[in-house]
Amino acid sequence: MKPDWQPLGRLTVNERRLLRVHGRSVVAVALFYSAVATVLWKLGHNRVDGEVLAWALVLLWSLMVPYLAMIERGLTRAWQEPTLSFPAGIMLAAMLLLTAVHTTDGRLAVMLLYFPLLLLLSFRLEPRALGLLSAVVSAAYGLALLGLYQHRDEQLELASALLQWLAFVAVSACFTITGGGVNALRRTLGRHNRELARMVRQSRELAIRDDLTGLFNRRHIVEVLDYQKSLADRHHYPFAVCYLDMDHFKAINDHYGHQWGDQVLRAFAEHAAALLREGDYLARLGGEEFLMVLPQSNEAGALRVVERLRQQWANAAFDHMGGPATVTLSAGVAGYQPGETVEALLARADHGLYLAKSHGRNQVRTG
Ligand SMILES: Nc1nc2c(ncn2[C@@H]2O[C@H](COP(=O)(O)OP(=O)(O)OP(=O)(O)O)[C@@H](O)[C@H]2O)c(=O)[nH]1
Repeated sequence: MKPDWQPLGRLTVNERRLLRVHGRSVVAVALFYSAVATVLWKLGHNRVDGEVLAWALVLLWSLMVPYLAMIERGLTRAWQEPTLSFPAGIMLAAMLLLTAVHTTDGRLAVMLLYFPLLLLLSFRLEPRALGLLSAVVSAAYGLALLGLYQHRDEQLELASALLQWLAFVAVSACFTITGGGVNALRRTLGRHNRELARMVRQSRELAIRDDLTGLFNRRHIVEVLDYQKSLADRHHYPFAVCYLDMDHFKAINDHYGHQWGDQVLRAFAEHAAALLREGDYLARLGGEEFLMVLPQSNEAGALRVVERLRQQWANAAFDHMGGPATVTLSAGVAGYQPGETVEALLARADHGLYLAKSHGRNQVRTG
């Protein structure tokens, strides 16, 4: 198993993917509108001049293409509303109105396209912005119908115009209220999911850490080892392990007290963590025993790193903390040999530690 935050991907939404889906949906509405407008014009229901319609479509797509490109490349991600839903909504609604005003039959059918657009935008727009968009479009549609009625260039009765407008406003209000609710629910769920992800991360962090030193614990380092072995077997790259053990820690504990011993263990954790490379792992197995995993290191490289750590630790002074002048450590290093089991690798490192201890301590040996 890969030792990372696998389950969190399912708790947190992929904002970039959502942004793309939204952008493509807006463009799909634009495409649908273009098709409807062209068909109405071909059938002769749309009284708009062919040239005007062509220019309107050119204008629409000269905005839609860069819009889609920006969304796909994530260029708007840092913006306050990265989907640009409000201007996109105004733009598409204006196109629908233009077509509807110039349509003899099926005006309401054209304006019906506005509702899926509204529902789509409700996923991104705050209820206030959604309400504003609906109010602007409803007012514009009302004015357009009034204009048509006053010009009397078609048989539009006042009652029928009023009814059309009221139907539009009523459906629009329903969609706006429902959409606002959906939006609020989406935001609440998003907030809860982020909180849940934070808590899972926090409890996982607690589960893989050693209380005293904050280093990884035994369980996690075993996961790391299994993962490193699988990577090494697949990609043929080296890694090494190292057992580290404080020398004569019992005597130190007995002499200076258990609490002082704890302080030394914490100091060692800080000391070693500062020396290790970013990808290296260090765990406290228990007591005064530690295990290090060094990815991308062969045995010789690991020996150098651990020898440097041993020397620096042996030179660290403790008398100012009311302890002995120095505390030394012994270490056993083993580089992974392709195909061997994790147990065999650890046994070799353990043997190295045994050799270091039995040859006088304060030294690093290979197994
Ligand atoms: N302060 C402190 N001491 C611990 C902790 N866990 C284990 N120890 C002590 O570490 C000591 C380990 O002693 P031993 O295993 O005999 O090893 P050692 O005295 O270091 O001797 P060598 O390893 O042979 O050099 C014991 O006295 C344990 O009580 C801990 O969390 N804090």
